[in-house]
Amino acid sequence: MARLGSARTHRDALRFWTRLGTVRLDLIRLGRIAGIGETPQGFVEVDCITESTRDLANSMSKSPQQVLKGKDEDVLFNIPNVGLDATGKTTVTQAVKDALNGILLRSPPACISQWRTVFDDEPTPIKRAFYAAGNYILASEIAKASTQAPVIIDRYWHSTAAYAIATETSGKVQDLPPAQDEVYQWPEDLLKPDLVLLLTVDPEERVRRLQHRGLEKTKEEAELEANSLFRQRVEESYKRMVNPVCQEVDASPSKEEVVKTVLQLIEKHCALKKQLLNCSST
Ligand SMILES: Nc1ncnc2c1ncn2[C@@H]1O[C@H](COP(=O)(O)OP(=O)(O)O)[C@@H](O)[C@H]1O
Ligand SMILES: Nc1ccn([C@@H]2O[C@H](COP(=O)(O)OP(=O)(O)O)[C@@H](O)[C@H]2O)c(=O)n1
Repeated sequence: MARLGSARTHRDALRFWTRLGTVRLDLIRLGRIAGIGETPQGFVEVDCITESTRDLANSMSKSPQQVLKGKDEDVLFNIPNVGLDATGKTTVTQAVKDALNGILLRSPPACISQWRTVFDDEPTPIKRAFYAAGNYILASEIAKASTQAPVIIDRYWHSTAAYAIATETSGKVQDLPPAQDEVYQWPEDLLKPDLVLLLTVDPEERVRRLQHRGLEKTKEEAELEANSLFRQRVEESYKRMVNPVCQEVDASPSKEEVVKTVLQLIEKHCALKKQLLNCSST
């Protein structure tokens, strides 16, 4: 098993921090930082985390796509929205959830979000591990929720990976790992989404929305604003993600129009999925 700090090369480090199959080890370390106790089994002693990590521990030896998949694949699906800050992810996620009578989840999941400010101030590798661990906890929440209704998600692994890649590299998009590099591949041990939507707006509109939103900026949001090369690296990393790819959505039009486009994409995706399922069952 890979361990914290075991990466030998820069590329190894990138792979390590973006894939992170070592979630249990990291949860324990993160638990220590957040001042949370450990159980005798070595899991962090917090109800939701303990439950989720136990589920994950049980399922990690099998394929996560089999273990964590919702029951009724005919109609149910999980769809994360990703993109730069203030592109409209939260707005679209909420509206799509309402339109589909679905369940809204977000990364990092609610049960660990109270430690976010603590980890945002930690060195980058620790901060990344927090978000990566959050994705694995979220996976088990998605698996449960997707037996009940469509699940719409505000950020997931693609976000963690895109920010990690952009932080661990410097310079222009040409300096990113090449398009086919495995850092852009979905981690094998994490529940896959059905459809990932990448919301994009031009930089000026994004700044307008950021100002309009008026929330206090995180360090990373400030970096995003100040450093256009960093912004380009994040967005390009999203575009290079594969298996599943991010389906790009122009989020510049009105909220109503963007939501309509997203719903059409979901409908198209579901029709395709049903067709495939029908084909494979005949
Ligand atoms: N399509 C849109 N047109 C105009 N303003 C928008 C649109 N979508 C979102 N906004 C506004 O932009 C700001 C950022 O949106 P938000 O959903 O919080 O973005 P994110 O979750 O991506 O950070 C909010 O003030 C929101 O009302
Ligand atoms: N799955 C996730 C979710 C968030 N993040 C981090 O969290 C930051 C943005 O989170 P946020 O939810 O406050 O952003 P908005 O979508 O509200 O703009 C990003 O800059 C990432 O550093 C992550 O790395 N992985």
